[in-house]
Amino acid sequence: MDTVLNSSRLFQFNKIPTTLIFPPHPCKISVFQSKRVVPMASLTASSAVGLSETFSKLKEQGKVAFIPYITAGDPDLSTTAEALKVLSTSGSDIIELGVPYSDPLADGPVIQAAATRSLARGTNFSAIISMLKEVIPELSCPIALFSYYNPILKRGIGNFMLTIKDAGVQGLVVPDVPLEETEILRKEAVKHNIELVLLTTPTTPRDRMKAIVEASEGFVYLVSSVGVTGARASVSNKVQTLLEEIKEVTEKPVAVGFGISKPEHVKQVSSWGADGIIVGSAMVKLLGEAQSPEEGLKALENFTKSLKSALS
Ligand SMILES: O=P(O)(O)OC[C@@H](O)[C@@H](O)c1c[nH]c2ccccc12
Repeated sequence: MDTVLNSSRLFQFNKIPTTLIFPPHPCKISVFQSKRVVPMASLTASSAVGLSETFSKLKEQGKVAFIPYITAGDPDLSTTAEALKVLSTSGSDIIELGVPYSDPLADGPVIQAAATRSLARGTNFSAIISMLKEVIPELSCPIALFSYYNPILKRGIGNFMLTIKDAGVQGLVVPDVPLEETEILRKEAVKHNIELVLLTTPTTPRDRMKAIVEASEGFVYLVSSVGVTGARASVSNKVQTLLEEIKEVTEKPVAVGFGISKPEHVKQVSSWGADGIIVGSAMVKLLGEAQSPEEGLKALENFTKSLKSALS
């Protein structure tokens, strides 16, 4: 499982443009937003702001985006709701929220275990959406939903986009769709004003990287290393070169993820010119291994603050 990104099973990640779908376009206010049953007064300024716009604002201030990832429903959905609030108030700029899936082929042991726990507790897509409808109006940063492709296809792509937009989600990351197959997904994302974030990896050939960068909305997700998600001892120096190569071909913001788990990593990757830093497994581990949800939330808060302060 350690080399998933290199295996034939995950060949999409290398040979075919990996598509991490996060956010598509900067915040054009859609008709769906006007339908949200949320009193305008309770909407914070940022909760309706998209991913690209978030990056533009941070850039004006010379700041790098901090983007934590957590899995929905681990240990339960009410803790996820609290965790989203904690992440938002502790300085997150965008939150990546994972929809648990039974065959998470790009995930390492920590996120796989979180998905398993979540599914075992009966977490399902409708319950995640209901939770998000309640919580998003209270957040000061946008949500990018992370989902494997199968759960999206199962619901119908248009219907899925409509549902997440209506809940207030701004972006989408889909790790297992080859670029060539993202056309419908991108069309529906644009239609519903969802920013679809695509991924490029260290083994993506240059031409393919260019095509991915071109098609990605919200930001470009640079996967720092080959393999599956999970904390690593250090971040490869190659990331610096990869960032330079991407920046030669685009002005879009680039966020780096995979293996980042310490303030030193965060500092190093931002000094290489990343516009955003994504931290997943280390966050998920804190919540999943805590003795109680309260302790998990406290640990999440302290960890977020320590990583965030490494960026300033
Ligand atoms: O867990 P890490 O190594 O910190 O990596 C970020 C990551 O968790 C998040 O973006 C993610 C979770 N599952 C994924 C699958 C593919 C790509 C990215 C992801």
